[in-house]
Amino acid sequence: MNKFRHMEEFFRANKWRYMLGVFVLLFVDGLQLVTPKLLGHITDSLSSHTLSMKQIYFYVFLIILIAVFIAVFRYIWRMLIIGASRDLEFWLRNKLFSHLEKLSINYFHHKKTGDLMAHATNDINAVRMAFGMGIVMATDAIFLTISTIIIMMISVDMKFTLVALIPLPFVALTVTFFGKIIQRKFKMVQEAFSNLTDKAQESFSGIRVIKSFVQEDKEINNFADANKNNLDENMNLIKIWGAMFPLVIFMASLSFVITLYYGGVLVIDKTISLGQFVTFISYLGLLTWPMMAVGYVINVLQRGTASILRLNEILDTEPEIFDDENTLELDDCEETIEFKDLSFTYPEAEVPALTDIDITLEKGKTLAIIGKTGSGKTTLANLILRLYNVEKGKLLLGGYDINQMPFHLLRSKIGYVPQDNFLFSCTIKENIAFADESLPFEKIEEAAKITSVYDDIMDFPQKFETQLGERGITLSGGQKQRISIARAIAKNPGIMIFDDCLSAVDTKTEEKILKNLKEVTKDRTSIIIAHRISTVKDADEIIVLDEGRIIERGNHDHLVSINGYYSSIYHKQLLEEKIAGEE
Ligand SMILES: Nc1ncnc2c1ncn2[C@@H]1O[C@H](COP(=O)(O)OP(=O)(O)OP(=O)(O)O)[C@@H](O)[C@H]1O
Repeated sequence: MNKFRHMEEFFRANKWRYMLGVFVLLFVDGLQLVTPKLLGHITDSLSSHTLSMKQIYFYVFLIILIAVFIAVFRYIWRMLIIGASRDLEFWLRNKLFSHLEKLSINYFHHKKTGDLMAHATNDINAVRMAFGMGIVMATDAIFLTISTIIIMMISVDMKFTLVALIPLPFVALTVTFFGKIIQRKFKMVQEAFSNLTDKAQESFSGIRVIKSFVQEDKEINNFADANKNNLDENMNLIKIWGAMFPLVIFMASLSFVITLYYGGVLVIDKTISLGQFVTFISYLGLLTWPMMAVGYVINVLQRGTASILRLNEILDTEPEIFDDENTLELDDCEETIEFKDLSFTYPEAEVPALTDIDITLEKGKTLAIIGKTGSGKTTLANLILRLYNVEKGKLLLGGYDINQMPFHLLRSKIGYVPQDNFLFSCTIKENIAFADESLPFEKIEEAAKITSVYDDIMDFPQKFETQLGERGITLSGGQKQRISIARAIAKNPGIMIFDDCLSAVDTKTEEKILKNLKEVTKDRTSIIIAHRISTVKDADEIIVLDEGRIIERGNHDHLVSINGYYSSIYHKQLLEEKIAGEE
């Protein structure tokens, strides 16, 4: 399969830029070959005393002109080739991010965020290097090496050239050899550094836990160890670099020693002129870089190829859940939900998370789900959101199989309040209006009032413009939950799912929010997942889940009367409230 399949679009759009860049680069390389020839000519004319002042001025002017041309055209190829490689990096990073955003939730359970970040930085950098400096070095290595050697052979002496160049292949071999080690060490430096930043980041985010367990010293020592490791890896890298450069320069200078000796003899013998000798030395100087480039380019291209293969693996991953030819052409549907004898096992899990679930939820009705932790409550919500695929015909929305429901319709119908109440690092206003940036401000305020968080927001100096997240304010757990509910309400969906979203507010605030929510959910189909009886007691139907099965169902009064699990926690919570009241 074509390795570059995911980048074809970029290369097609930028092929002229690359071609022109290589053409200009070749032109610069060609210009570089002129000066040594001129120097030889000048030397010969000087030694035969045939050079007039006028000619000296002319040569000086010509050499300066060539140097100016080289400088200008070097700038141009850099802008074309290196500029294109930076654009490739930008384009590829966007492509990777938008691809990852579309992948199914299951993919992210298998991948560590750190690995994905590494792909987004290291691999994309390696591809940029290959299609930037890699192209430049390959062009120079091929063109400059071959053309310089041919010119040296033709314009000076073939045998002299072959003898003087003996050390240069060793330059290329040394750079290749050291390049491999450098790459390995460089990877270790990167790992050590990312370990160091991970340690610092974790330590700062967990600062409360660290302080409450009085573990500052342990953290300081751990960090010092990671920092030492980072230093050691950097030292290792420096040692290799430090050894490579003098060695390469030494080998290259051997060529000059041979030239001086062998060329000197040839000049004394008058086999070559002094001018040819000067030309030869200048060409030799030109050859050192392409010889090093041969060594570098192999490494850069190898790394680039390995990175392309790793990126291809991600870019080839298809979302597990997507609209296909079986997707219905629907613009709307009734807000009813039906589970028909549904069982569900998570991919790669051994036991089912849900078994034989039968529920019919009419439009506008409220279903409450209660049960021990791990009993499958969130799983039920995940399936309605179609974060996972279910068996055909087992879960219906508005009478349609959820597998055939267009994504935009499904997700636009549902307002979801997740258990973790994740909020983004932007303003409160932007968080509430997450589903629709153009939402009028009154609607945002209304949503905040319904969830009783309006007064809290108005107490912040910046009110709705208050920045949340790392660079902003830290909200209490209850404030977060209420903003998260406001975000779902502001979306104005037909179906609402609240996943244990009132656990962090006190019973009084809960009562207030529930009263307001009753108004909101009046005409909407709602699912409330909770641990507290006070949250679920007014629902039209309550189901009790245990190990993925429905063990009790009915309304509050019925469930209390049957003296099962529901009734036991009801009485337990009543007692708790009574004790709390007496205190
Ligand atoms: N992505 C997953 N892959 C495999 N197993 C999972 C996954 N998510 C949840 N589970 C398992 O499925 C079961 C049900 O989990 P679920 O999150 O639905 O429980 P819950 O009732 O919502 O719990 P809680 O009240 O603690 O939120 C648990 O045993 C859990 O370990």
